Amino acid sequence: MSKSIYHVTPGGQLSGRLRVPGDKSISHRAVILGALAEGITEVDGLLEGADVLATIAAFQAMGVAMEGPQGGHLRIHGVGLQGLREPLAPLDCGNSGTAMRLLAGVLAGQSFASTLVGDASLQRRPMGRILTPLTAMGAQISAADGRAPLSIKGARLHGIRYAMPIASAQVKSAILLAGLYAEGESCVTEPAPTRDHSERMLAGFGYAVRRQGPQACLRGGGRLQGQALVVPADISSAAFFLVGASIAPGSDICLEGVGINPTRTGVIEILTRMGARIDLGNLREVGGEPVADIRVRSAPLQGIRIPRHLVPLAIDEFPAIFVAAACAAGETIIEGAAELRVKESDRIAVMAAGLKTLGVEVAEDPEGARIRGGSLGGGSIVSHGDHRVAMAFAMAGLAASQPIRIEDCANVATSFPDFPRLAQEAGLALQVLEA
Ligand SMILES: O=C(O)C1=C[C@@H](OP(=O)(O)O)[C@@H](O)[C@H](O)C1
Ligand SMILES: C=C(OP(=O)(O)O)C(=O)O
Repeated sequence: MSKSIYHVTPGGQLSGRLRVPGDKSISHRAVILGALAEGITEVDGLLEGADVLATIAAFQAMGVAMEGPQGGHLRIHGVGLQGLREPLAPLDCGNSGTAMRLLAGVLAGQSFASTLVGDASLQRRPMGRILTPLTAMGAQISAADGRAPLSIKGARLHGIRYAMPIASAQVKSAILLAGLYAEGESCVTEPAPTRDHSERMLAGFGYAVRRQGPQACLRGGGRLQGQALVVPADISSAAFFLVGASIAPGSDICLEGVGINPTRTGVIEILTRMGARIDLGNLREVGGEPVADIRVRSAPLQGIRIPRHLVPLAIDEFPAIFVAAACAAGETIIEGAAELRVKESDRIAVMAAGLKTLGVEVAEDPEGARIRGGSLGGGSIVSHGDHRVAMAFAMAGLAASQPIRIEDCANVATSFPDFPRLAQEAGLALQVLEA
């Protein structure tokens, strides 16, 4: 893959109406449940990012026919829960933690063996968190040092009651997907609310999920019925524009059809507490998920202590939130966010280093950071191949006094392939250079 570089000329403002691409979490789940359902599933608004394409390719390699994706449309010929075929080669999850952890849940219940591989970043990420519950359900999975590649020997699974030690929607989803194949009931309890797209979509495919407070349960042996579903725009992609418009004076932008599932709106709450001017309009429901048009106008931001309960509800938005904090008056304190260290990069270390390059005072903590807002200079940022780090620093250019150069941006295509074009159209002076 070529290593693209972003060059952002300082200044400018964001304006206009735009639609960011489909939600990545919901797109993965649509592909997975569509493949395992009986009959046809038609998906519209699908994210055609590399992460979701990896999930699509994995199911195609297991004999699921699909037409598309094209223009956000994918037609899936579901094979039913028992219809997958043994793949002839390892399944490549690329850069995607969601693909690997959710696929592991599905593969744990198959009658064949399989291997999941990923890129250098994914091979560093912890997989013990899914190995423990899936093994307890009866699967045999080997992984050196709890990391990919994962060799999975599918088995007859039995239900489990599992209290997750960390708040992770990927772990919860892996258990629920394995639970489709398990004898008896599988129940997962989460220590704090995490995104609930799996539970919602399973219900949409006609599968009974019992939800009681922090617990979600299902019984194996049911059936999924193919659906037509529409994927809302991804609030995690919208977040870069929420921050960019907030920090660039004179901005006024409307993001259309964004998913505002309450398990995902932490970024709106955090930015609003910082003083951002964010208005939700045209509230409606799309594909079992609440959706709104979001208008953002620039506003002076103040530093805050981010409440811990909002961390899992904004987990992927922290790179953008670091940039908002760097532009806010006073100090922003992030706590209880150790999970940021095991994403595509160590997002605490990488954001702290990048902000320091721009002249911002940042103190790293093991589970967070303290950021003293001030003026942003320019400089050369190392993104460590992390898509969200790259996009966050691109938006920082709106408030910087000097150009910002961001290395290694090709992975933006994992979640937001159209980011450079949409950002340019909205007013960001971004150039993409090929290394
Ligand atoms: O379930 C999902 O789709 C996701 C869950 C989150 O990960 P964790 O479950 O590791 O918190 C998030 O960071 C990731 O981008 C997508
Ligand atoms: C953490 C992320 O994704 P994943 O875990 O699927 O790699 C992300 O998109 O920010």
